[in-house]
Amino acid sequence: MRIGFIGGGNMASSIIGGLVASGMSASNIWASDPNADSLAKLKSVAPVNTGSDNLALIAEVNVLILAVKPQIMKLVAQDIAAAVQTHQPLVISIAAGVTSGSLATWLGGKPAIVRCMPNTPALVRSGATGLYANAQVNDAQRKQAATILEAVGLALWVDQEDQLDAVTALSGSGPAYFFLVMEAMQAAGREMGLSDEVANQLTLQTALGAAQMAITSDVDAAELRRRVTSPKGTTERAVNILEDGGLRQLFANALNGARIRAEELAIELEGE
Ligand SMILES: NC(=O)C1=CN([C@@H]2O[C@H](COP(=O)(O)OP(=O)(O)OC[C@H]3O[C@@H](n4cnc5c(N)ncnc54)[C@H](OP(=O)(O)O)[C@@H]3O)[C@@H](O)[C@H]2O)C=CC1
Ligand SMILES: O=C(O)[C@@H]1CCC=N1
Repeated sequence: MRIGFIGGGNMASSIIGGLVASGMSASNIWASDPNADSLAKLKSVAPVNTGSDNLALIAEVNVLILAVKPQIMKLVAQDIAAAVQTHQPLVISIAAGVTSGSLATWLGGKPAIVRCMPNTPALVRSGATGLYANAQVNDAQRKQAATILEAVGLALWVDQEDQLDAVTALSGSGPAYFFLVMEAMQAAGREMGLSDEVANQLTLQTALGAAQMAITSDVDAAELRRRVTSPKGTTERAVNILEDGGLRQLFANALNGARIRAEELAIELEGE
């Protein structure tokens, strides 16, 4: 596979880092971006081919990953439309809220599009991605898309495209929720008198340990939580405070807000 990224920012950098760590040669990866700083940062992740000419990149690749912000996707897609129609790469879009229908209209012709929603832990090959294929995508192309995203973590297909908005809310944005919880726990540790280093390291190791345990255990998260919670003990006091503060509802509201924002983006971008 020869993979090209249009847009070489945070998410492209995460996926490229993971792909190279999985054994893919950097010489088979291209990235195009007008921002010299982004390209320099990308080069520090892996010695991929870089440039600022999106059309030149399309001539080199058979898989094209669109990794620009949703708000400029229409402009970018219309600029590359003729080249995509000529070279017929598999197009993979990672943009939040850009439907495969909008993208197909902007690209013209009948492009094979996999729309997916990855997340930044792809960088350390612990990403989580939801994928959806339009009707033009053939079996070999589905395998290509899955191979790329599986190289950087978990990749799951969804049957209906609108489920990607829920995927965006859950796992696309999800790392930020865990980082926020880490920040809050680190701050609380410091307020209780721990040094920065001790508060930070204990928080991170606890997050890692809890995630690894939850992934490898044959019981669910609720049971693992109960096993930490001794009757009348310290965890019970803390968990009760979190429950009384409405943590579950807060998460439900937050994820729903993110999902609604993804839907709004689709409507805003279709209307442009
Ligand atoms: N960040 C995340 O956690 C996730 C992001 N996504 C999606 O990934 C996409 C990219 O997000 P992210 O990486 O965070 O954004 P970034 O802003 O970090 O990266 C986008 C890059 O595209 C560049 N760019 C702008 N115009 C063009 C152009 N015409 N041709 C090529 N490149 C261009 C930007 O340059 P400049 O800075 O100069 O504008 C920037 O370097 C978004 O659509 C987002 O929805 C999906 C999952 C997770
Ligand atoms: O915040 C965003 O819109 C993007 C999509 C998912 C993660 N970052």
